[in-house]
Amino acid sequence: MRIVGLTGGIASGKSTVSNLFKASGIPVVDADVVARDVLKKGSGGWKKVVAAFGDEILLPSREVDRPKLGQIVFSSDSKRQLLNKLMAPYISTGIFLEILKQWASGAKVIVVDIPLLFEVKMDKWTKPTVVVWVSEETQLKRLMERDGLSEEDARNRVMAQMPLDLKRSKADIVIDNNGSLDDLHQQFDKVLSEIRRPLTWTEFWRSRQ
Ligand SMILES: CC(C)(COP(=O)(O)OP(=O)(O)OC[C@H]1O[C@@H](n2cnc3c(N)ncnc32)[C@H](O)[C@@H]1O)[C@@H](O)C(=O)NCCC(=O)NCCS
Ligand SMILES: Nc1ncnc2c1ncn2[C@@H]1O[C@H](COP(=O)(O)OP(=O)(O)OP(=O)(O)O)[C@@H](O)[C@H]1O
Repeated sequence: MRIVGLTGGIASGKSTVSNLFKASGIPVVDADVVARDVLKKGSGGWKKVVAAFGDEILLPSREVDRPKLGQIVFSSDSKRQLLNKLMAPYISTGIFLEILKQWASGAKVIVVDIPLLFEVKMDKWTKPTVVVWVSEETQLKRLMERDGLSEEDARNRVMAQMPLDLKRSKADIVIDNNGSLDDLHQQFDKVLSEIRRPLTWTEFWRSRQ
Protein backbone atom coordinates (compact mmCIF):
# COMPACT_ATOMS: atom_id res chain seq x y z
CA MET A 1 0.00 0.00 0.00
CA ARG A 2 1.18 3.51 -0.83
CA ILE A 3 0.58 5.98 2.02
CA VAL A 4 0.70 9.50 0.63
CA GLY A 5 1.21 12.22 3.29
CA LEU A 6 -0.72 15.45 2.81
CA THR A 7 0.22 18.41 4.95
CA GLY A 8 0.72 22.17 4.96
CA GLY A 9 -0.03 25.05 7.27
CA ILE A 10 -3.27 26.09 8.87
CA ALA A 11 -5.64 27.33 6.11
CA SER A 12 -3.12 26.56 3.36
CA GLY A 13 -5.71 24.42 1.56
CA LYS A 14 -5.22 20.83 2.82
CA SER A 15 -8.95 20.12 3.13
CA THR A 16 -9.58 21.62 -0.30
CA VAL A 17 -6.95 19.26 -1.77
CA SER A 18 -8.11 16.29 0.30
CA ASN A 19 -11.65 16.81 -1.09
CA LEU A 20 -10.18 16.60 -4.60
CA PHE A 21 -8.52 13.28 -3.68
CA LYS A 22 -11.83 11.96 -2.29
CA ALA A 23 -13.68 13.08 -5.43
CA SER A 24 -11.10 11.12 -7.47
CA GLY A 25 -11.86 7.96 -5.49
CA ILE A 26 -8.72 7.97 -3.30
CA PRO A 27 -9.50 7.22 0.37
CA VAL A 28 -8.40 9.95 2.80
CA VAL A 29 -7.61 9.54 6.49
CA ASP A 30 -8.16 12.95 8.10
CA ALA A 31 -6.24 13.65 11.33
CA ASP A 32 -8.54 16.58 12.20
CA VAL A 33 -11.54 14.22 12.16
CA VAL A 34 -9.66 11.72 14.35
CA ALA A 35 -8.68 14.57 16.71
CA ARG A 36 -12.34 15.62 16.93
CA ASP A 37 -13.44 12.05 17.82
CA VAL A 38 -10.78 11.91 20.50
CA LEU A 39 -12.32 14.98 22.21
CA LYS A 40 -15.93 13.74 22.13
CA LYS A 41 -17.74 13.75 25.46
CA GLY A 42 -16.81 10.78 27.63
CA SER A 43 -13.92 9.50 25.46
CA GLY A 44 -10.46 8.79 26.93
CA GLY A 45 -8.98 11.97 25.43
CA TRP A 46 -11.90 14.07 26.72
CA LYS A 47 -11.35 12.78 30.27
CA LYS A 48 -7.63 13.62 30.22
CA VAL A 49 -8.18 17.07 28.72
CA VAL A 50 -11.01 17.98 31.12
CA ALA A 51 -8.90 16.80 34.08
CA ALA A 52 -6.04 19.07 32.96
CA PHE A 53 -7.94 22.16 31.73
CA GLY A 54 -10.97 22.08 34.02
CA ASP A 55 -14.73 22.29 33.51
CA GLU A 56 -14.44 25.85 32.19
CA ILE A 57 -13.55 24.48 28.70
CA LEU A 58 -16.92 22.67 28.58
CA LEU A 59 -20.24 23.76 27.10
CA PRO A 60 -23.44 23.21 29.14
CA SER A 61 -23.83 19.95 27.16
CA ARG A 62 -20.39 18.93 28.57
CA GLU A 63 -18.93 18.72 25.06
CA VAL A 64 -15.64 20.61 24.71
CA ASP A 65 -16.10 24.26 23.73
CA ARG A 66 -13.60 24.04 20.83
CA PRO A 67 -13.30 27.77 20.07
CA LYS A 68 -12.65 28.40 23.77
CA LEU A 69 -10.00 25.68 24.02
CA GLY A 70 -8.49 26.99 20.77
CA GLN A 71 -8.29 30.49 22.26
CA ILE A 72 -6.44 29.08 25.30
CA VAL A 73 -3.95 26.84 23.52
CA PHE A 74 -3.14 29.11 20.58
CA SER A 75 -2.16 31.94 22.90
CA SER A 76 0.08 29.87 25.21
CA ASP A 77 2.92 27.58 24.06
CA SER A 78 2.96 25.64 27.33
CA LYS A 79 -0.81 24.99 27.30
CA ARG A 80 -0.67 23.91 23.67
CA GLN A 81 2.21 21.55 24.43
CA LEU A 82 0.20 20.12 27.31
CA LEU A 83 -2.84 19.55 25.07
CA ASN A 84 -0.63 17.97 22.39
CA LYS A 85 0.96 15.66 24.96
CA LEU A 86 -2.43 14.54 26.30
CA MET A 87 -4.02 13.95 22.91
CA ALA A 88 -1.05 12.58 20.92
CA PRO A 89 -1.37 8.90 21.94
CA TYR A 90 -5.12 8.89 21.15
CA ILE A 91 -4.63 10.69 17.83
CA SER A 92 -1.78 8.45 16.64
CA THR A 93 -3.70 5.29 17.61
CA GLY A 94 -6.80 6.62 15.82
CA ILE A 95 -4.83 7.39 12.65
CA PHE A 96 -3.17 3.98 12.76
CA LEU A 97 -6.57 2.23 13.06
CA GLU A 98 -7.98 4.22 10.14
CA ILE A 99 -4.97 3.24 8.00
CA LEU A 100 -5.42 -0.37 9.07
CA LYS A 101 -9.08 -0.27 8.00
CA GLN A 102 -8.05 0.96 4.57
CA TRP A 103 -5.39 -1.76 4.31
CA ALA A 104 -7.95 -4.43 5.31
CA SER A 105 -10.34 -3.20 2.64
CA GLY A 106 -7.61 -3.75 0.05
CA ALA A 107 -6.81 -0.09 -0.72
CA LYS A 108 -3.62 0.29 -2.77
CA VAL A 109 -3.16 4.07 -2.53
CA ILE A 110 -4.40 6.21 0.36
CA VAL A 111 -3.84 9.78 1.51
CA VAL A 112 -3.32 10.75 5.14
CA ASP A 113 -4.09 14.42 5.80
CA ILE A 114 -2.13 15.39 8.91
CA PRO A 115 -1.61 19.11 9.66
CA LEU A 116 1.28 18.35 12.03
CA LEU A 117 2.85 15.55 9.92
CA PHE A 118 6.41 16.91 10.19
CA GLU A 119 6.03 18.26 13.74
CA VAL A 120 5.09 14.79 15.04
CA LYS A 121 7.55 13.08 12.68
CA MET A 122 4.92 10.90 11.02
CA ASP A 123 6.47 11.73 7.64
CA LYS A 124 8.69 8.67 8.11
CA TRP A 125 5.59 6.55 7.36
CA THR A 126 4.50 8.44 4.22
CA LYS A 127 5.91 8.49 0.69
CA PRO A 128 5.51 10.73 -1.19
CA THR A 129 4.75 13.66 1.07
CA VAL A 130 2.70 16.45 -0.50
CA VAL A 131 2.87 19.96 1.00
CA VAL A 132 0.17 22.51 0.18
CA TRP A 133 2.08 25.77 0.32
CA VAL A 134 0.95 29.41 0.37
CA SER A 135 2.74 32.64 1.24
CA GLU A 136 2.25 33.92 4.79
CA GLU A 137 0.21 36.81 3.41
CA THR A 138 -2.26 34.49 1.61
CA GLN A 139 -2.37 32.18 4.61
CA LEU A 140 -3.29 34.97 7.06
CA LYS A 141 -5.86 36.43 4.68
CA ARG A 142 -7.63 33.08 4.07
CA LEU A 143 -7.47 32.14 7.75
CA MET A 144 -8.96 35.46 8.91
CA GLU A 145 -11.70 35.24 6.26
CA ARG A 146 -12.60 31.60 6.88
CA ASP A 147 -12.61 31.66 10.68
CA GLY A 148 -13.45 35.33 11.27
CA LEU A 149 -10.25 35.79 13.34
CA SER A 150 -8.41 38.99 14.17
CA GLU A 151 -4.93 39.34 12.65
CA GLU A 152 -3.35 38.69 16.06
CA ASP A 153 -5.29 35.45 16.59
CA ALA A 154 -4.52 34.32 13.05
CA ARG A 155 -0.79 35.03 13.54
CA ASN A 156 -0.78 33.05 16.82
CA ARG A 157 -2.23 30.05 15.00
CA VAL A 158 0.27 30.28 12.16
CA MET A 159 3.13 30.59 14.66
CA ALA A 160 1.99 27.47 16.52
CA GLN A 161 3.20 25.38 13.58
CA MET A 162 6.51 24.68 11.86
CA PRO A 163 7.15 27.49 9.31
CA LEU A 164 5.45 26.61 6.04
CA ASP A 165 8.61 27.41 4.05
CA LEU A 166 10.45 24.76 6.09
CA LYS A 167 7.67 22.25 5.39
CA ARG A 168 7.96 23.06 1.69
CA SER A 169 11.70 22.26 1.80
CA LYS A 170 10.90 18.81 3.28
CA ALA A 171 8.25 17.92 0.66
CA ASP A 172 8.51 15.40 -2.15
CA ILE A 173 5.76 17.27 -4.01
CA VAL A 174 4.76 20.92 -3.51
CA ILE A 175 1.37 22.33 -4.46
CA ASP A 176 1.55 26.12 -4.70
CA ASN A 177 -1.93 27.26 -3.65
CA ASN A 178 -1.46 31.02 -3.89
CA GLY A 179 -3.40 31.20 -7.12
CA SER A 180 -7.01 30.53 -8.08
CA LEU A 181 -8.92 27.30 -7.55
CA ASP A 182 -8.48 26.64 -11.30
CA ASP A 183 -4.69 26.81 -10.81
CA LEU A 184 -5.03 24.41 -7.91
CA HIS A 185 -7.06 21.92 -9.98
CA GLN A 186 -4.41 21.94 -12.72
CA GLN A 187 -1.62 21.18 -10.25
CA PHE A 188 -3.78 18.57 -8.57
CA ASP A 189 -4.24 16.64 -11.85
CA LYS A 190 -0.44 16.29 -12.14
CA VAL A 191 -0.11 15.16 -8.53
CA LEU A 192 -2.90 12.63 -9.03
CA SER A 193 -1.18 11.02 -12.01
CA GLU A 194 2.07 10.89 -10.05
CA ILE A 195 0.57 9.15 -7.04
CA ARG A 196 -1.34 6.74 -9.26
CA ARG A 197 1.87 5.46 -10.85
CA PRO A 198 2.40 1.69 -10.48
CA LEU A 199 3.31 0.64 -6.94
CA THR A 200 6.93 -0.14 -6.11
CA TRP A 201 7.68 -3.72 -5.00
CA THR A 202 7.75 -2.64 -1.35
CA GLU A 203 4.40 -0.88 -1.65
CA PHE A 204 3.00 -3.89 -3.47
CA TRP A 205 4.07 -6.35 -0.73
CA ARG A 206 2.71 -3.98 1.92
CA SER A 207 -0.74 -4.18 0.29
CA ARG A 208 -3.32 -6.76 1.29
CA GLN A 209 -3.07 -9.48 -1.35
C1 LIG B 1 -7.58 23.32 19.87
C2 LIG B 1 -8.78 22.70 19.15
C3 LIG B 1 -9.80 22.18 20.14
C4 LIG B 1 -9.43 23.84 18.31
O1 LIG B 1 -10.51 23.27 17.57
P1 LIG B 1 -11.07 23.96 16.23
O2 LIG B 1 -12.32 23.21 15.88
O3 LIG B 1 -11.17 25.44 16.43
O4 LIG B 1 -9.95 23.75 15.11
P2 LIG B 1 -9.63 22.41 14.24
O5 LIG B 1 -9.53 21.22 15.12
O6 LIG B 1 -10.55 22.33 13.08
O7 LIG B 1 -8.13 22.70 13.75
C5 LIG B 1 -7.89 23.64 12.72
C6 LIG B 1 -6.43 23.64 12.39
O8 LIG B 1 -5.67 24.15 13.48
C7 LIG B 1 -4.37 23.60 13.43
N1 LIG B 1 -4.08 22.94 14.73
C8 LIG B 1 -4.91 22.19 15.48
N2 LIG B 1 -4.31 21.76 16.60
C9 LIG B 1 -3.05 22.26 16.55
C10 LIG B 1 -1.93 22.18 17.41
N3 LIG B 1 -2.00 21.49 18.55
N4 LIG B 1 -0.80 22.83 17.06
C11 LIG B 1 -0.72 23.52 15.92
N5 LIG B 1 -1.75 23.64 15.04
C12 LIG B 1 -2.88 23.02 15.35
C13 LIG B 1 -4.37 22.57 12.29
O9 LIG B 1 -3.85 23.18 11.12
C14 LIG B 1 -5.83 22.28 12.09
O10 LIG B 1 -6.11 21.84 10.78
C15 LIG B 1 -8.34 21.55 18.19
O11 LIG B 1 -7.60 22.07 17.12
C16 LIG B 1 -7.53 20.47 18.89
O12 LIG B 1 -8.07 19.63 19.58
N6 LIG B 1 -6.17 20.48 18.70
C17 LIG B 1 -5.30 19.52 19.30
C18 LIG B 1 -5.24 18.27 18.49
C19 LIG B 1 -4.32 18.38 17.33
O13 LIG B 1 -3.11 18.42 17.49
N7 LIG B 1 -4.89 18.43 16.11
C20 LIG B 1 -4.14 18.44 14.88
C21 LIG B 1 -4.28 17.12 14.18
S1 LIG B 1 -2.73 16.35 13.92
N1 LIG C 1 -6.92 28.45 -4.35
C1 LIG C 1 -7.78 29.03 -3.52
N2 LIG C 1 -8.33 30.21 -3.79
C2 LIG C 1 -9.18 30.82 -2.92
N3 LIG C 1 -9.53 30.31 -1.72
C3 LIG C 1 -9.01 29.11 -1.40
C4 LIG C 1 -8.11 28.40 -2.26
N4 LIG C 1 -7.77 27.24 -1.66
C5 LIG C 1 -8.41 27.21 -0.47
N5 LIG C 1 -9.16 28.33 -0.32
C6 LIG C 1 -9.95 28.72 0.87
O1 LIG C 1 -9.03 28.96 1.93
C7 LIG C 1 -9.53 28.51 3.17
C8 LIG C 1 -8.57 27.48 3.77
O2 LIG C 1 -8.61 26.28 3.01
P1 LIG C 1 -8.77 24.86 3.72
O3 LIG C 1 -9.89 24.90 4.68
O4 LIG C 1 -8.78 23.84 2.64
O5 LIG C 1 -7.38 24.83 4.50
P2 LIG C 1 -6.79 23.74 5.50
O6 LIG C 1 -5.32 23.70 5.22
O7 LIG C 1 -7.53 22.46 5.40
O8 LIG C 1 -7.05 24.44 6.91
P3 LIG C 1 -6.94 23.83 8.42
O9 LIG C 1 -5.50 23.61 8.70
O10 LIG C 1 -7.47 24.91 9.29
O11 LIG C 1 -7.77 22.59 8.48
C9 LIG C 1 -10.93 27.95 2.89
O12 LIG C 1 -11.87 28.95 3.14
C10 LIG C 1 -10.87 27.61 1.39
O13 LIG C 1 -12.14 27.65 0.79
